[in-house]
Amino acid sequence: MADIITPLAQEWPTSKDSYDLICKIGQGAFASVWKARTKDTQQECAIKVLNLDHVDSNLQEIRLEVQAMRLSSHPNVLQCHTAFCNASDLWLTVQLMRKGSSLQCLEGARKILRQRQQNVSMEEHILYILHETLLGLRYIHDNGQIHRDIKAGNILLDGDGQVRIADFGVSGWLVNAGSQQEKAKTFVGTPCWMAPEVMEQIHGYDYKADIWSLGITALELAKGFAPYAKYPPMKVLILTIQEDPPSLDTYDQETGDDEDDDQVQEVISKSFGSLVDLCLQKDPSKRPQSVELLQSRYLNAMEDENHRMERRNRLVEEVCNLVENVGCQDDSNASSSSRMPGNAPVSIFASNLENRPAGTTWVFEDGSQVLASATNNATLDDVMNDLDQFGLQTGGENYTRKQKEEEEQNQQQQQQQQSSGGQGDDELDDFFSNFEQSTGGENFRPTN
Ligand SMILES: Nc1ncnc2c1ncn2[C@@H]1O[C@H](COP(=O)(O)OP(=O)(O)OP(=O)(O)O)[C@@H](O)[C@H]1O
Repeated sequence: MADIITPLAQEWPTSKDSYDLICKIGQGAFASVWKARTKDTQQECAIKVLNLDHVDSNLQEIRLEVQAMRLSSHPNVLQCHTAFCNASDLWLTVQLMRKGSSLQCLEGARKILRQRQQNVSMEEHILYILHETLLGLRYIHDNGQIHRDIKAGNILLDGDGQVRIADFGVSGWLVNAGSQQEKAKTFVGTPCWMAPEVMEQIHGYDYKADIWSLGITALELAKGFAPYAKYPPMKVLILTIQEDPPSLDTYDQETGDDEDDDQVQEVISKSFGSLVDLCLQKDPSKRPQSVELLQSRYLNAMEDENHRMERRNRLVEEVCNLVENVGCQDDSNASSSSRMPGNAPVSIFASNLENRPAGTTWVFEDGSQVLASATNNATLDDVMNDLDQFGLQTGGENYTRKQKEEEEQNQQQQQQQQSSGGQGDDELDDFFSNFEQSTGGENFRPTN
């Protein structure tokens, strides 16, 4: 067992035996999250357990980053208390956010309000959450960093309405996992929130990628799931790169039906749609910076401290107080059957499938497949059928039938472009072909 950081003034233990793990409160693709308490001082915290097989940074790099995370201090960025290794796992001790993720909390409140037959718009609450997230993002960007994994699952709420961005730094340890490790070559990431320039990997990307992800997160909070969440990851990549940016309208087009059961039916203002559109511009240079968004007409009212506090209190009363604290609910995440982290790899088991938000990443027990979840309540069979269907439809090429038709039309344009020296589609083809190879186990069906 190795301590990987030097303790600072506030001591947090760096051995697993010093913590009581109370219950499991979350499961990501590469980690499980536990509500915990220190044995000696009874201080509550959350512990994120990452399997080191999925970590592509050496411990020295992680040590430095964790130290930076501990030193970084902003009211809207989750504080990391300490980190240490336990067998093949990396344990990160972080602040416990009692209402869990913003998505989880809003969806919980919506469910309760529906049961009470109350129709309350969540728009103002979402705006407050976005405002606080932008304050955290401004801090991260001002320090020359990119978060890389902004999504509602990583925006956490506390019972007093505090909003904090989680996983700052962590995604960077996982992001290159495919490049060195044979078993991790199926890594895909979380495509629904990824900016087109991150997917294309042609010209690189910068902090504006987080602004795109924030726009997707705004839609996710408003509608209950990210746009394209119901599609397999390769289709999400193609749609994000080739189509106009997603918007509130995308949801109606996806379902072809305004009365989709999974979809939140709330009136959302045009201004909200405009804010989303600002973030979801395909050209990153046109996207505003976090500071510009904070000054936008729609959000700048919260620059006034009194107004901001008023919004925060309303979030507490109308949302946070409705839902139970994490670890108290009678859900299967918190069940006693949740396996305590030990030496075995952390991975997603069939029993965890229904608890993953739509559009997030799946890792199967053999480590061989990663794909986006189809719906909030997908079963293992649903997910596997989805994968099979996708394979059948695409025949290894990753194009759907509709896109095949579009492709035929595009081919004509391409021929014209090629005769005039155009290179754009060739680059895209190269990208897809590289992507298929690097995601071998998932979308790439070798022909021989
Ligand atoms: N500090 C915390 N306090 C309370 N709940 C937390 C905390 N950290 C994580 N969670 C809960 O655990 C869930 C899973 O977190 P985790 O960061 O492992 O995965 P993720 O980011 O949602 O998914 P992915 O692995 O696909 O990126 C979160 O969505 C949230 O509900």
